[in-house]
This record gives sequence, C-alpha cells and structure tokens, in this order.
Amino acid sequence: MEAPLQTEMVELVPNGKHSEGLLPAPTPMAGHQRVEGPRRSCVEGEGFLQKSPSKEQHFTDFEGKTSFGMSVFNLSNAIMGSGILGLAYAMANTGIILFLFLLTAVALLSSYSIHLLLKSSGIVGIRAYEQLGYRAFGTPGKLAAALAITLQNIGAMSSYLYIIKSELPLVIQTFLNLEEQTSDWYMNGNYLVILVSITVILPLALMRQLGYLGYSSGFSLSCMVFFLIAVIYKKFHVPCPLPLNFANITGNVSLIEVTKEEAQLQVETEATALCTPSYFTLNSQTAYTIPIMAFAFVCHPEVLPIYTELKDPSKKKMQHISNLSIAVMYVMYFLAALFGYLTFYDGVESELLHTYSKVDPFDVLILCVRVAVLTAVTLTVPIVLFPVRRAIQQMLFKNQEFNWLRHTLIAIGLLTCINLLVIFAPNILGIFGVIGATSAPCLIFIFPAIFYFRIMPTEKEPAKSTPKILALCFAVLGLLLMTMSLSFIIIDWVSGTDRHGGSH
Ligand SMILES: NC(=O)C[C@H](N)C(=O)O
Repeated sequence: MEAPLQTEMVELVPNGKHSEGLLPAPTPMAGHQRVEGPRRSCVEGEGFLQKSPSKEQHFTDFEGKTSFGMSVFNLSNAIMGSGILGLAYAMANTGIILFLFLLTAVALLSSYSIHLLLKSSGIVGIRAYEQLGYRAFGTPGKLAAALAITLQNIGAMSSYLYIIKSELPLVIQTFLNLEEQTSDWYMNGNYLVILVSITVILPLALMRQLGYLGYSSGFSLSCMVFFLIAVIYKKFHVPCPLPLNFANITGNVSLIEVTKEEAQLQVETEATALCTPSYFTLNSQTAYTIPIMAFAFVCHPEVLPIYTELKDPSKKKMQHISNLSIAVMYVMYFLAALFGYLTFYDGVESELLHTYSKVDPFDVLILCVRVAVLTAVTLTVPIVLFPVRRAIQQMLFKNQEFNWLRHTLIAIGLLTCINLLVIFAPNILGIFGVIGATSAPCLIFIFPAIFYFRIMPTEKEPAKSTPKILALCFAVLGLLLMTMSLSFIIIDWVSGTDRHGGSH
C-alpha cells in the first residue's frame, strides 16, 4: 500500500481499524506539497486541526483568503446548475406536498453529509475528498472517490455545455429577429459551445484558486435569481391551458356528437382538470424525483476545496456556509419548481426552459431568461471543473508541486473532452442519467458515511455509538436509493418509456 500524503497529515488519529502500514508516524514535512494550490506544507493541517495559539502557526505559506460571503457564493454556485430546470417536472410527478417533503429531506440529508465530511476531515487533517477515501480504505477508497467526483462533475459540465449548445443559437436567432435558423456559423450550436469554452470558461478555469471565482459565482447566482423572478412572473401571464392544448381539447370534444352546451361544459371540465394542481401524485416518472433532487443538491466535491481556501477556517464556520447555501438553494429550488409547475401543470417538460418555447419562442422575457440561465451555467463550469482537476492530480501526479503547465493542460484536456462529448455524442448524455443515479448517491450518502465510519477512531466513537450507527443507516439509505433509481431507469429503458432524457 502506498504511503498516504504526508503533507496533509499532521495529527494522525488511528481509527483502530486499518492504521497499520497506512498511518506511519507523522513526520514534519519538507519537500512534499499538496498537489493543488500554492505551496503549503504540513502547516495547513496544523492550523486546521488545532486551535493554533498564533495566527502565524495557523497557516504559514498558505493562508486561506476567501471570505465567508464569497465562500457562500461559490458553494451556492456549485449547488445551482442544470438541476433547477428539472425540478418543475419532478413536482408534476410527485404533487406539491410530496415534492416539498422530498426536497426538504434531500436538503437536510445533504447538509448532514457535509457534516460527516467535515468531521472526518477534522479527524485526519485532510481537506480533500479523495484523501478521506484513502485514509478510510487505502488506494481503492481514493480511486473510488476520485472516479465518482470525475464522473459526476463531467456529467454536470456536459449538461451545462449542452444547454449552451441548444439554447444559444435560439437566443441569437431571436436577437437577430430571424424567422428561421440560417446556416451561418454563429447559428451553429457546436461552434458556439467551442467559442464560449475558449473565451469564457477556459480563462476562469485557469484560476489557481477557487476563491477568485467568488465574483463570477455571485453574478451567476444573480442570473438565477432573475430566472426565478421570471418564472414567478410568467405564472401569472401564461394562460392555462395553453392555446395549443385548448385547441386539442375542443378538437376532441367536437369529434363526439354532443349538443353545444354539453360540448362547452366538457371543454371547461377538461380545461379545469388540466389546470388544477395536484398535491400528491404517484406515477411511473415519480421514481426520477430523488435522482433529480440528489443531482440538484450535489456540491460535495466542492465543499472541501472551498474549506481549504476559507479565511480563518473552522468546522463550524464551514458548516454554516454549507447550511446557508443549501437553505438559499432550497428556497430557490422550491419556488422555481412550484411556479414552473403552476404555469404548465402536467404539461411541464423535463427541461423547464423548453416548455416556455411552446408559449412563444420569441418572447423577450423568455429570451432574457435564456440568456440568464446560459450565463449562470457557463459561470458554474469552472467551479465544477476545479475538483475534477484536483482528483486527476491526486490520482496521477500526487506529491508533486504546483505546476502551471500541468494545471493549464488538465483544464484544456478536460474542456476538450467535454466539448467533444457534447458535439459528437449528445445522445450519450442519457448515460449520465445512469451516472447521476450512481455517483450522486455515492458522493452524498455512501462515501461520507462509510469514510466517517472508518476514519472516526473507535476510542472516540465506538462502532455502536449513535453517530456511527446513524452514519451506517445513511450509507444504507444511499445504497437503497441508488438501487432504486438504477432499477427504475433500466425498467424505463427496457419498456422504452424514457421521457426523462438529458442528464439531470
Ligand atoms: N454540481 C453538480 O454536480 C450538479 C449541480 N448540483 C446541478 O444542479 O447542476
């Protein structure tokens, strides 16, 4: 078994399970640096673990500089992504009450899982998800965590770039007031994705620290707030049923031989039925709700990198940041889902923005909303890319000093792969439904729980102590959810009723 990263171990508390050979006596470090970020040696863990008597001892050559507010922006931006566009659809398949219940549960569980991650990292003095995996299960643990982070975040980034590919040409078409799409290059989604990747995403992705992205994250969030306001506004301005649906109803009724009054009554009853909210629904699509919500709340790969860069870090402060971000996103998610649902009811599609196109594809407000969502997801890509680069560095170049060339090449390599995926294999994005159903439960439920169980020393918390039993139940819950989502997706595929598509 390889030696753990000495650089990140300062106070090693054996967990009493597998420490032999894995946890050599801590030695003060020289030479080895963390793979990511500026030069930092053992001091990071020191400051992190102990209440240091002086600030100098807290962090010497690397001191987190990101403020509380900027960290909230970054974490909220990591949470918020394409997931929000699928929530109205989820509500249409659960009803308002069941949706609220599930959303609350996923938000609370998400926060609890961050608590487990922070507690585990506090024990070992490591603020890297992969290194927690390593400490808990050696190399397989580290690889499993790095793989889940890579798959989850590449899936998320592909879904963001896919939104750019499909929505940006429409935005340009509307701006140019063109009735139909032309064959010009600026109407071609593929070229536009490459252009946005090079001009906006790459420069931001090259930032050495996440903290620098605080401003772009703040801007991205304000775009999403605008999206939310527009969704609420539209609820009161889009007729229900939509003229198209209304024509269908009247068409159906006129086929049947009835008197004029009866026909009128029937049309009205059907229209009312189409436009009445449901509070509790169960159907074949309900099974997708948890994976959609789990995907929407994933931010776990970003939590520890954000913690690393936090000014005057403490577990409590980071938990506050996480709780605040989750709470704000919870409210935004609920409102977006509720008003999106109350606008189209059962007619809402798995991607909310598409549904608005049915009303009027050239509506100015919807055009602005598109631009806002495009901006928001574009600015989220660099945040989500950060942990993937870190995972790759941890897997392939561990113990090596920061190197600009490597840093840049990994970012370019990742962006190129995602661009190629989105351009040449958009259908493959359906595969990310499966990945989302596997990696999201792993990152939120299973890994934090089992890592915690292994890392927390038995002298501190025996295996039968309440926190450990809770953690185990949490892992079992994650396993159940994973099995459930996977089996429903497979059943859907086999029976050919996959309405969900996309990657959220
Ligand atoms: N960061 C992620 O993995 C996904 C994000 N929570 C989203 O909703 O798009």
